[in-house]
Amino acid sequence: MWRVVAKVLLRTKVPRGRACCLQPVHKGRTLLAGITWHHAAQGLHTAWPLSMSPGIQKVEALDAGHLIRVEWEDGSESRYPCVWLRDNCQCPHCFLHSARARKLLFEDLDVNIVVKEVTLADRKKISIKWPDEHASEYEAEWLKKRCFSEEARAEMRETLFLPEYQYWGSDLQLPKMTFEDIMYNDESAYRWLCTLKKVGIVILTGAAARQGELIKLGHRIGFLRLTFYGPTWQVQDKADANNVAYTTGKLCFHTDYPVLQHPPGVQFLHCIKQTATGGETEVVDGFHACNKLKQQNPQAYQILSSTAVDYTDVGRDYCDFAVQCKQRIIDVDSRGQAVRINYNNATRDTVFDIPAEKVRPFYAALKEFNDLLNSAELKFTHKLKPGDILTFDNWRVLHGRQSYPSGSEVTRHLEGAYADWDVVMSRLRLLRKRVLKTD
Ligand SMILES: C[N+](C)(C)CCCC(=O)O
Ligand SMILES: O=C(O)CCC(=O)C(=O)O
Ligand SMILES: [Fe+2]
Ligand SMILES: [Zn+2]
Repeated sequence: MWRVVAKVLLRTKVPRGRACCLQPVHKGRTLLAGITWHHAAQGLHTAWPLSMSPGIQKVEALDAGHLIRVEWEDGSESRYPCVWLRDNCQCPHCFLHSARARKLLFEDLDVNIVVKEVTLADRKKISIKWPDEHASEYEAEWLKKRCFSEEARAEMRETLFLPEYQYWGSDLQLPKMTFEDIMYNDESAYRWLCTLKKVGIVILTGAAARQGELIKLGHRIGFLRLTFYGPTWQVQDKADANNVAYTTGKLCFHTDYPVLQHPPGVQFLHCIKQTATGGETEVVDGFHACNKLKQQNPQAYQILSSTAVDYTDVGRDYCDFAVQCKQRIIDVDSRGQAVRINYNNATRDTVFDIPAEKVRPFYAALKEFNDLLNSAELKFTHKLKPGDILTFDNWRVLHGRQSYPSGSEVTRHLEGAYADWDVVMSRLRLLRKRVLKTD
């Protein structure tokens, strides 16, 4: 049902003179062969669409007034700790609605609070009287979304963060969309960002073969991430290059900028000029490779996910810089799942702050990982054409480039830029709200 709504809405969003970028929704979907982007929106769809959220059948206090139990019309139930309810009182005294933020000070919260009285109004909201006579009201729909059950929390997590990955190898069907579509069509832009999050890579085609397109892309999402290499940066063979990327040499698989404490989450590479021979782009799904490494060689995985590697970058570009950082090559979450790869062999420091006896095992582990990245089963090769913009998850996807002949002329030119995942995910959520007309 929402697809129809989105289609109607999107026609109202396209500026005049851009009618050519309108494509039927089903056509757009086939562009991403095998990529079920709309699944990313599934977390929004509960059994109860917002307008039909179930009413409340019964409400009662349990656990000596420390807990509220809500029974829904469909027979299910939710339990809300009273300390959380008091903390989240939505009255203007406790909550600043213009900022959608809590005004209540933690100092003023009694963490042992119990309810004095709870009542149900019209099946649509509950009212609570607290021991100090403060009164709070909570709407059914608001409560339902914040249910503490495992399933409800998993659904909210899914909606907010789209944590599901689609892993790939050399069989990748590189998701492709046109630059114009994602620039002027909200549904396309939403689809682009969902796929970027889920698959980790999308190629945008049909941009102009000149500098400046990434600035426009930055405006589309919000803003770009400035680094020492400038707001955008030019990848081409340069005299006295301040980075190995600015030569004609081969770049082995790397993530950009592990020397920064918070490496850029998303990278854009816009091909402006492409050399006739060489210069092919290689990409690999780093999280997929990590899963394989963990299976294949748990000890190597353990070493790479625990050893702090020194990185260094010293030079001058946007301004002068002397950056140093320690990063684990594989950053993992509490469950041991890789969440960020920090690996650039070029900027790995000669200084290596670990005991001598740990050095050789570290190199052996890194060799295993590097071999996996380069395995025919995992790596995907693609030669960019002028007008292509490769957009990818720089925390997940490692990229490289084949060497190309050097000469007196510039035969190859890419413009690059970074964005932070916070900014990209923020735009994704806003587009979703607009496209699907949901909250
Ligand atoms: C492409 N460039 C020069 C902006 C950054 C390269 C990545 C790095 O040095 O980690
Ligand atoms: O030249 C390329 O294709 C990639 C360059 C690169 O990896 C970089 O600029 O960080
Ligand atoms: Fe790079
Ligand atoms: Zn209040």
